Amino acid sequence: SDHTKVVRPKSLEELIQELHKIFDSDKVNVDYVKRLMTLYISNRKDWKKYAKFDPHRYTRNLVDAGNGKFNLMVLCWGEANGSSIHSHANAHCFMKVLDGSIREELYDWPSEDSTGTSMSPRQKNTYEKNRCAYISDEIGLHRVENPSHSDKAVTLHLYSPPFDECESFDQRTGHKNTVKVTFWSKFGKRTPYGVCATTKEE
Ligand SMILES: O=C(O)CCSS
Ligand SMILES: [Fe+2]
Repeated sequence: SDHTKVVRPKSLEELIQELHKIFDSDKVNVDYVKRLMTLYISNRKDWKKYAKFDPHRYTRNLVDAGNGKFNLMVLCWGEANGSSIHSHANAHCFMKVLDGSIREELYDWPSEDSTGTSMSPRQKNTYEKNRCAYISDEIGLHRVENPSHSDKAVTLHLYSPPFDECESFDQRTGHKNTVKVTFWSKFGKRTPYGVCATTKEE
C-alpha cells in the first residue's frame, strides 16, 4: 500500500485546506484521503455549528463545496435514524464518524432478472468515532444508520464529484428510483423552507 506520509490535520479547517489541495489534481488517492480523514480527531468545537438535528430524519448540512470538486457535509442522525439503501452517483464517498457510532449494511446491486426479490446485506459494519469508511458504486450499495436508541450520531461525508441525486432501492423488491438529495443547512445557515425536500425516505 501507499506509504505517503500523512500529516494529522489539527482542526476541521486544516482538514478542509488539505482536501482542497488533494482534490485540485484529477487523480483521487482513496487510501490517502481515508487516512487523512481518519487522522483528524473529531472536535465538537469544529463542527457543532453544522450539527442540526431534525426529529424525523437525518439532516445533511453542507460545510464546504470543495471548489466544485467535492462536497463536504455533516450528517446528523437522531436515535435510530437511518438512510434508505442507496448508490453514490459514480462518485467517491468517504464517511467519517464524528460522534456516536454508525452501522453500515453493504448490498450488491440487484441484477436485472432479480427484480421482485428482496435485497439482503452481504456485509454489516459498525464504525466507531473517528473511523472513516469508503464506498463507491463499484463496491456496491449501502444503508447507513444510527443503531443507538439513546444516543445521536454525527458523520462527516465527502463526495467527489459532488452530486444532488442518487438511486434509492426498496429492500423488499430491489426496485430503484432516483431521489434528489437536499441540504437542511449550508455553511451553518438553514436552507430556505419550501424547497421540495425530497430527501431519501426511510
Ligand atoms: O448523503 C446521503 O444522504 C447518504 C448518507 S450515507 S453515505
Ligand atoms: Fe451512502
